[in-house]
Amino acid sequence: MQGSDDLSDIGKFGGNFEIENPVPRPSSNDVDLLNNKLHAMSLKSRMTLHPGADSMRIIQLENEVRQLREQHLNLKNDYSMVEEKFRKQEVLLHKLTERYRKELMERDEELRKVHNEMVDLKGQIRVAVRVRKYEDEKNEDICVVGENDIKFDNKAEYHFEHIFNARNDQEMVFGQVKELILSVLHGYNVCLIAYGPTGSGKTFTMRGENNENLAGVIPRSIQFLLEHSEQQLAAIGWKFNFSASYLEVYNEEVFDLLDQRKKCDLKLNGSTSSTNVIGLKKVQIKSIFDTETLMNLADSYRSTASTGCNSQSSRSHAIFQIHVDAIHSKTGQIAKCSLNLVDLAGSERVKESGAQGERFAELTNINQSLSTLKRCIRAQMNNSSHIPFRESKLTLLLRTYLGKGSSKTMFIAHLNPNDVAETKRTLEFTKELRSTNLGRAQVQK
Ligand SMILES: Nc1ncnc2c1ncn2[C@@H]1O[C@H](COP(=O)(O)OP(=O)(O)OP(=O)(O)O)[C@@H](O)[C@H]1O
Repeated sequence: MQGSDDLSDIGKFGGNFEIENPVPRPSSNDVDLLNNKLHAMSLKSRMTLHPGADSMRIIQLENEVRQLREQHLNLKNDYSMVEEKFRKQEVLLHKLTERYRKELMERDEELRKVHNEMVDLKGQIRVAVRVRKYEDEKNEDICVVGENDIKFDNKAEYHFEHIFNARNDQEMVFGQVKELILSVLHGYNVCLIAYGPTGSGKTFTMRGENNENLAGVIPRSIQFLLEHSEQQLAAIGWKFNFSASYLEVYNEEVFDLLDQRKKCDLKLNGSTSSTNVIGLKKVQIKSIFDTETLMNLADSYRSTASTGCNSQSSRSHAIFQIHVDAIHSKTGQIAKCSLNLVDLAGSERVKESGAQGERFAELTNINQSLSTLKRCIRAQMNNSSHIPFRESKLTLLLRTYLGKGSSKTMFIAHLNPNDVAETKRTLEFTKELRSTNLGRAQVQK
């Protein structure tokens, strides 16, 4: 039969074999059964060959499993105990942290009150004086510098909150102003103004040099604010954001020193009596290194020129502003205020300076704006109903800090005793400053 796999067909078709009773071919099931049987037999024979070794191994394994189970149970109990202890410690830590935070907040509140009362001086404009080194020692008789008083030409005496003599370095100057600067972290506007004749050291005090020892008030203030906010106030829930802007007033125009000296317009904000500088760039400050970059950038744009009195004289008024935005993470209390560090251009007599052309125009603008500043201060001193803030860009920008109740303001008058006439004029102006009362500053929100 074609296609059949029946083995009986082989003989019929010419094969050599005659198979009378052919063995039936086993099916695949039969093969599997056989294999299993063989495997069982082999196992049995092996068991019969090594009965002791396998039963020992089983007993040993059972013991090991029992021990592991006990260890597992013990570890589980230990873990529960440690977890319970950890939870209790965590609750205790939380309670202690809260108590510590509360104490810190109460202490901070008290310190703020004492500190602000101390630096408030009943709202008067504070005045400190920094005296440059004498080049001509004979002049020392004209201007005698004591601890808080200056005696001039053996006639007039002037009294100040603080006098920095020629031996006092940058660190000492900052040490005296930092208490006032701290108020900005408590929500007050603060303004520090360097005033004085050309070459008397205003830029040296405010900006200083790119050297740790000679760094001025601007870089030191930023470092102080960053460190104090992180080390003292973050622990009690305050979060701060600092940004900076830097502008100059040159020939009655305002320029952005952080934005390629872009010209900016001013807009008066009637409701808050403040002045907005339209489009002024604000740069976030996260570390002291950001400041150094900013200062160098601004230096490259600031208007300076060589004059008869100073080879690197600032021909503009520069205002560096640090804007502070603070929020308390628990109470939601907010504070929005600013620190203003002002480096005025130096006063100089046109006749003595010999200025001509461009220098003459600059000097005329500088002297006019400084004269408006003096008139505003005098008007405040006399409680006048009209203060001529609008008469110069400088006073428009500073009106918030020269106006009543909105800022803690300090002047650092600079003296160059080698210039007797200018020293006398500066000392006379400081007398007026000292008798000007701006009223107690208010916290800004
Ligand atoms: N206390 C000081 N110690 C060392 N150097 C000083 C001191 N004060 C000023 N100088 C140096 O005197 C020079 C003139 O100072 P600075 O430019 O600060 O004067 P200024 O008052 O800003 O002048 P201007 O109004 O013309 O810009 C600079 O070279 C400065 O480094």
